[in-house]
Amino acid sequence: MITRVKICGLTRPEDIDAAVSSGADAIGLVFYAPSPRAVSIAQARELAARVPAFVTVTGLFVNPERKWVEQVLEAVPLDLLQFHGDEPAEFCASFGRRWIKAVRVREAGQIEAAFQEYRNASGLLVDAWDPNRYGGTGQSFNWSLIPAERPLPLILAGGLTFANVADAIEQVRPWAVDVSGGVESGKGRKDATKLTDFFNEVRRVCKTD
Ligand SMILES: O=C(O)c1ccccc1NCC(=O)[C@H](O)[C@H](O)COP(=O)(O)O
Repeated sequence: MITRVKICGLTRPEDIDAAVSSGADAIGLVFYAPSPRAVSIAQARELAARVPAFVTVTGLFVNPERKWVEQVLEAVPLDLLQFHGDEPAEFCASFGRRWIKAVRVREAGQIEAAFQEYRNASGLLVDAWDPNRYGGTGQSFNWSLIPAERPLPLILAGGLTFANVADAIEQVRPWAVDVSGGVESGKGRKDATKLTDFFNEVRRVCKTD
């Protein structure tokens, strides 16, 4: 089985090029000001313009004002919205775009409940819970909390690196993996060697399936 790969938190044109040439299926731009990986609308336009056909440009938001999402959508050609806070399903669905919802996993039963609540999403992203941060924590979580029954495509995030992504794919069998800190040399600065190592691991484990 093929596992798709989303690289999140890109801020530099050269990192878009490196992610795309490594084989990224999707890239993520962070529209959440407190994040060290946040981009401005002007930056996002420049970054999105480098992304070729068949690579999904994802815009990530955390509990945004409706106006902010609309402003971004007017200016940046996003293919997919990613809501990473506590947004209700009706809000996520109200922009007329495809969207995914992130769940920060803390306890048993949470993912099953989210599959129900966000059933109209294009996927559910499961990430680590942290008391102080909404995402991009570099932490993994207890993958055994992920149910085998999945009504939506499951995207696994949280603390993935070249060293654990093969185990993650073998254990969880996600539709896609999402990585940010594990392919960085500094916040928002992706590292071409780490990207290559990460993709090599994904390909290696997918080939043996
Ligand atoms: O990346 C951020 O700074 C961020 C901030 C607030 C909410 C979400 C954020 N990132 C979301 C992502 O999609 C990350 O790829 C995901 O959380 C995994 O991050 P990491 O553990 O660093 O791989």
